[in-house]
This record gives sequence, structure tokens and C-alpha cells, in this order.
Amino acid sequence: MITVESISKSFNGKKAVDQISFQAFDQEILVLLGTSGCGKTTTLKMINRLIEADSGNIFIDGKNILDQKAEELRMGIGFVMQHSGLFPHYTIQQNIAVVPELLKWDKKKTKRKTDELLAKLHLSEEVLSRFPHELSGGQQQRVGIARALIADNPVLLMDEPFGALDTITKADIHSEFKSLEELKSKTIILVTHDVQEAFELGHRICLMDQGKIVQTGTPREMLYHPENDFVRDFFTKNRLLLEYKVTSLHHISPFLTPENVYYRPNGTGSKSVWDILQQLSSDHQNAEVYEEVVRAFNQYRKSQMV
Ligand SMILES: Nc1ncnc2c1ncn2[C@@H]1O[C@H](COP(=O)(O)OP(=O)(O)OP(=O)(O)O)[C@@H](O)[C@H]1O
Repeated sequence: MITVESISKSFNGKKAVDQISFQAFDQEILVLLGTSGCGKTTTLKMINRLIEADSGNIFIDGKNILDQKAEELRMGIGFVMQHSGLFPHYTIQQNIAVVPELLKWDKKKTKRKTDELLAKLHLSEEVLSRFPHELSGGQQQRVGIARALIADNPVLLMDEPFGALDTITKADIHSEFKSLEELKSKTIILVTHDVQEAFELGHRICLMDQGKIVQTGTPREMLYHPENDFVRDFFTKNRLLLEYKVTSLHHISPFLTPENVYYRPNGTGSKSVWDILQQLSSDHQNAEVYEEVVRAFNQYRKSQMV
């Protein structure tokens, strides 16, 4: 668990981060969301001491991060940098092996772990001998993730890890990312300015503005229980799409007609209405069920607005 207590940071007398507090729990993806310049990256970098806070405290599993050397702290934290952050003059293999080298792993262990991660991240072995500029943006970001995961640290900090990608590639990487076993046991803090990404990946979101946190909550809480107009307005664009994503079959099932049992089998209840409609839309034999799900969703939506 990561506990951030009232941290602040100024640059040239101007507050970039202003008394921020939050907690990120075990097995959670906490998203720091906000527009450019609101202080997300500065907050993230204070956690691994790439930037030292002016005031406040940060604890990882109860231990103050100032109680160990910054280099030691960073060895124990996976970090995915903005724009993949790969070393341009290192091959992909060398880039992935940076931390294992520091940890003095034997070559066989590094190779085995690298191969495992490449397979999981859908990268072919032949990328290993290439340099970063010889890879596509999506491949570079996957390598950045492999590099951050190889030492299997319990904490992972990710700064716009999918930032350079187009929407379609992002959607693919998001679903692969969510299904990675390696991530399920970690505490992850992910920085993004992309609302859809925050909704797809975050268990909870800290919405930031001008160095402060405006609201922390689940994506549903952000949509249906905004604490003020800033939060409400922030999610106005694409609101319908976001509602499809935070509503599950379980929520709309009271509005489905009794004979429509097709979408009530075990295991699908937690699927989002968005995912279900995507699935149904690929086959027009499902047109009736599709309409039924949309109808039930609209009724549920109305019930939430009351
Ligand atoms: N090293 C620095 N020197 C001076 N000002 C800085 C420095 N780093 C950040 N800032 C300023 O602090 C504020 C917060 O920057 P930060 O990078 O944390 O924002 P951000 O929310 O991550 O933005 P982005 O999404 O564009 O990366 C900005 O006004 C920025 O210009």
C-alpha cells in the first residue's frame, strides 16, 4: 500500500503540487487523471524520489520512503516512463536487462524472464537485437512495460504508458494489459490525461486540477456522484460512452424482460454493457438481444438520474 500524506512541491516559487493526500491499496490500479500541467507527473516522481517533495510524507507498506537511499528505493519500484523512456543506444535486450544487471541476476534467469514477458506482451524474439527507433510506438511501449515488470516489484508507477498510441492500438493494449497475471498482485499508480483510459484501467481515480486533488473515487462515483461542477464538467464529453463502460449487466438485469435469459448466465454479470454490446454487434443474428440490452440500459440510466 502507498500512502501519500499532504505532499507539496514548488518550482521557482510556483506550486506544482499542493498538499496532496491519497492512498493506493494492494492489488489496485489508482489513476491520477487531469489536464496537462496539473501536477500528475510531479506527484508520481515524488513517490520514487526522482523529485524530492518539499513537504509531506510518503509511505510504502508503512515505511517512509526517506528511510532508504533513493537508488535503493527505485530498485524496488517498477517505473514506466512517458514515451517509453527506452535508452536509444541500447538494444531492446539491453534495455530490458537494465534492472536485472543492477540486481546481478545470472544471464539465464534474465533470458528466461525476458522470453516470458515478450510472449505475454506479444513481442517477437527478433525485436531483442533491434534498437528502440527500429520499433513501432506500440512495440516500444510494450518493451517499456516489460522492462518495468521484469524484476516483479510489488509497486508499479506508470506515466502515460500508452500516451503515444492511437485509439485503436490503445484499446488492444488496454485489454492485454488488464489480463496480465503479473499485474494482479501489484499496487499500481497510473498517470493519464485520457478519460477513457482512466475508466478502462482504473479501479479508482484521483482527479487533479492545479496541483490539488478535486475528487477521489471509483469511475462510477465520478459519474454519478460528482462532488462539484468541476468534476461533473470534466466528464461531460463522451459521458454516454463512459456510462456504458461503468454499467454492468448486473446493474441492468432488473430491467431485462424475464424471457431474456440469454445474458444471465454465471460469469457475465460483471461484464460492462459496453463489452456486451461490442460482442453482440459483431453478429446481426443478435440484433434483438442487442436492442433489449440497450433498452434495459436506458431504463437503468433514467433510474440513476432521478
Ligand atoms: N523541473 C521543473 N521545473 C520547473 N517547472 C516544472 C518542472 N517540472 C514540472 N514543472 C511545472 O509544474 C507543473 C506540473 O507539471 P507536471 O509535469 O507534474 O504536470 P502533468 O500533470 O504531469 O502534465 P503533463 O500531462 O503535461 O505531463 C507544470 O506547471 C510544469 O510546468
